[in-house]
Amino acid sequence: MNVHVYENFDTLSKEAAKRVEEQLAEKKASVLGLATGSTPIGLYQKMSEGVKKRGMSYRYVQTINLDEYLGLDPAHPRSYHTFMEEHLFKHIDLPEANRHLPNGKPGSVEEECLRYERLIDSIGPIDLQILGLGTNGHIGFNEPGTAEDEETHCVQLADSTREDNARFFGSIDEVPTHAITMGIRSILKSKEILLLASGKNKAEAVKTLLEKKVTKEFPASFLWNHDNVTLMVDREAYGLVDIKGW
Ligand SMILES: N[C@@H]1[C@@H](O)[C@H](O)[C@@H](COP(=O)(O)O)O[C@@H]1O
Repeated sequence: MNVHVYENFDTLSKEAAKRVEEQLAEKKASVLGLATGSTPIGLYQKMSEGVKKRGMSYRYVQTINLDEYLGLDPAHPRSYHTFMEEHLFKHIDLPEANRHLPNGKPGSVEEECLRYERLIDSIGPIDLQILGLGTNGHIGFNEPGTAEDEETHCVQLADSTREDNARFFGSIDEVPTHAITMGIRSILKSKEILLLASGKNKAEAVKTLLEKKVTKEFPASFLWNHDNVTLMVDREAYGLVDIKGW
């Protein structure tokens, strides 16, 4: 795992966008794996600026999102479909048919998970997967206790995750209890992974990750089993790491 530490959220976001744009320069029809949450919002702003100011194009790109809340219609204001539309899709020239997210209101959850994993395999492999980091070490919605060989599946969200995400809803009671998420194995199929972490509230999780102990109790630690991962952190998120140990 490469570790890059940046001054602040803005520089981290800029550098992440630079890597995305390099990827597109190498391959116009790249497959990007996308994440939600506050952390990638800066990256998505820079990607949007790239289209407006630097002539970048996502015309041939395909995107595959990590997860979606179960029970929320795509048009629901708090769905990840809406999040992606607001923060990225409406600002770039990515064709609608090329945007992929799990359906949060499927006829059958099991079939939806199978459909999504088949989609990842047929469009993929993902060239560049963007990940955020949950305070409990989750990636996507792979909560502590998840197995490394899980593909896309339905999960019950940890209480701490629902609390963390309550800020996007009115209250914790409105946060869905379940989600569909790409599994650890689905994520590790990607050719390259960028894990982003920003702010003091991620410092503990970053420290745990860099202890290099691979355990299902801290799902992000499975990233040590992939050979092309870059952790991009800002100073605050890196604040608890023992520099001498690195
Ligand atoms: N499902 C998402 C994750 O993909 C994200 O990485 C995590 C961290 O979010 P934030 O970036 O807001 O801290 O939260 C959510 O639970």
